[in-house]
Amino acid sequence: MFEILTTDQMYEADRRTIDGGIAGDVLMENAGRAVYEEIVRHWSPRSVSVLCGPGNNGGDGFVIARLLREAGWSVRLGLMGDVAAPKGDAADHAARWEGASERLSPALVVGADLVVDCIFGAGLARDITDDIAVLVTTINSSTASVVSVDVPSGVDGNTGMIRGCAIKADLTVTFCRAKPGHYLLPGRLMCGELAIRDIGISDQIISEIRPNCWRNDPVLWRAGIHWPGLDGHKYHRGHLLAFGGAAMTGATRLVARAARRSGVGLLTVVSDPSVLPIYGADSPGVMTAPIGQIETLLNDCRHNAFVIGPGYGVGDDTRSLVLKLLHQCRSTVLDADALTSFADDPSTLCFAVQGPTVLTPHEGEFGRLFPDIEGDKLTRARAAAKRSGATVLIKGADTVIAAPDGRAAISAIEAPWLATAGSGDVLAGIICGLMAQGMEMFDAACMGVWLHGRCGADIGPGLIAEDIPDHLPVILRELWLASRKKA
Ligand SMILES: NC(=O)C1=CN([C@@H]2O[C@H](COP(=O)(O)OP(=O)(O)OC[C@H]3O[C@@H](n4cnc5c(N)ncnc54)[C@H](O)[C@@H]3O)[C@@H](O)[C@H]2O)[C@@H](O)CC1
Ligand SMILES: [K+]
Repeated sequence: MFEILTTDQMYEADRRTIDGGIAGDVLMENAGRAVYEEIVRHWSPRSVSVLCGPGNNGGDGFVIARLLREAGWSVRLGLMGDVAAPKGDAADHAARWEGASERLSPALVVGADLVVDCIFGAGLARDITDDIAVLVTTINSSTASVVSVDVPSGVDGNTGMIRGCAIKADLTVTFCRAKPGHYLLPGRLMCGELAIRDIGISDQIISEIRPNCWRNDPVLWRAGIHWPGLDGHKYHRGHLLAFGGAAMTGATRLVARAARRSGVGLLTVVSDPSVLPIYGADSPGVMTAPIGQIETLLNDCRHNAFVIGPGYGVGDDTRSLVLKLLHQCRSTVLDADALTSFADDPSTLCFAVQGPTVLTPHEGEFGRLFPDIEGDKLTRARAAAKRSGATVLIKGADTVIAAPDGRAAISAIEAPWLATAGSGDVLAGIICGLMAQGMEMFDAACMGVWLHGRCGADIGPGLIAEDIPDHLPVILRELWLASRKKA
């Protein structure tokens, strides 16, 4: 259930299921029944208005209205266009509706305790305007609870973008698998609670259409975790070099603590000699080395992972050092100033990426590096990963991680507490720590985002970045115990 399907993939899954012998009107009945079950699970009987659009999303509405009416609810049904408008499966279910049909209008919202939004689903093809826009505004300003079927009308299922305006739902019931727009902002903000319901499409069909986007969940990457064995040696767990800035030393201290908490064997902070004592005094387990020894450090292959950027400073020196590190083809995480240092010349950075590399920009940094890449976050992360050859992670409440081969994951953890200074530095440290332990770059980026999110959700209000690394053992233990149970 962690796959995320585009609307085209969903149509394809429907088509294959219908070809396999389940009729389209049965799928629609299943879809409508799933929404009905969610409604009666959430609300006791009350006055409900079911608002039906001209396509199959509206068809689902006829099923929902019928089932609610049979269960004794007081149901009004509004239809866009005339009663002869529904086609195909929707027409079949419209014919089974024995109640009255009204013209779709704001009058249907007056007096309703619950509104069921079946206006547009996957077929939203253009912006919502005119009368329907007025209806959307009326719904959003009413006190009625709102259930959206498949997606809140006005939300683009593929991108999460709002087309003109969109309904703000309390509950969205979608079918088979989630769509990108359920997790990408601003769509996610319109969905309310998300229920993903089976309507009879088999897992086999989903695997045949080869989805390459997932909700970021341990199922995706847990097999790639390198837990230490009984005979584990610290050098089996990597030796990470964290490059510390001369002015903002807090950033790399957070990076270092996070990387060490992620399980890395050894960690050395490399910096200007003037600030080495600051890094050294921070924690007794941290080693330090002056930047003047860089060649010697790089000649030692045991130094298998590098993280640079947080608090490092923007400029030519940073750029040269990043290029030198990338030339080693070892695991590398580039964040913050390491990215911004290439704002004038991003192609040099892309060209230099050879080994396993993760770029962790926030939106501003992404825009500086890839100013010509436009679209929703998923599309942009994928395009940047393809261009650079790196795994690209665009941070935010809807963090997207994309690999150069097109695989992508979207974070669905709700942890607004992570929006605080230093939180991104911690994330870079965790990801690099996992890569130093041998994890593949896309897996490490996904796992890092998940660990970071879980820490944020667990710690909650009052979180400061310093809390996150020290909470990692709690979450890692959960994963570790789960891995032992499986074995
Ligand atoms: N067999 C299937 O394909 C199934 C489909 N299901 C439902 O069918 C939905 C998709 O159905 P459709 O492809 O018919 O698409 P929709 O029902 O989402 O909408 C398509 C219709 O809306 C019109 N339209 C699009 N944007 C508009 C706008 N901004 N203003 C005015 N009119 C606009 C289109 O011209 C078309 O008539 C899914 O979201 C889901 O709810 C479910 O019943 C499960 C089975
Ligand atoms: K809808």
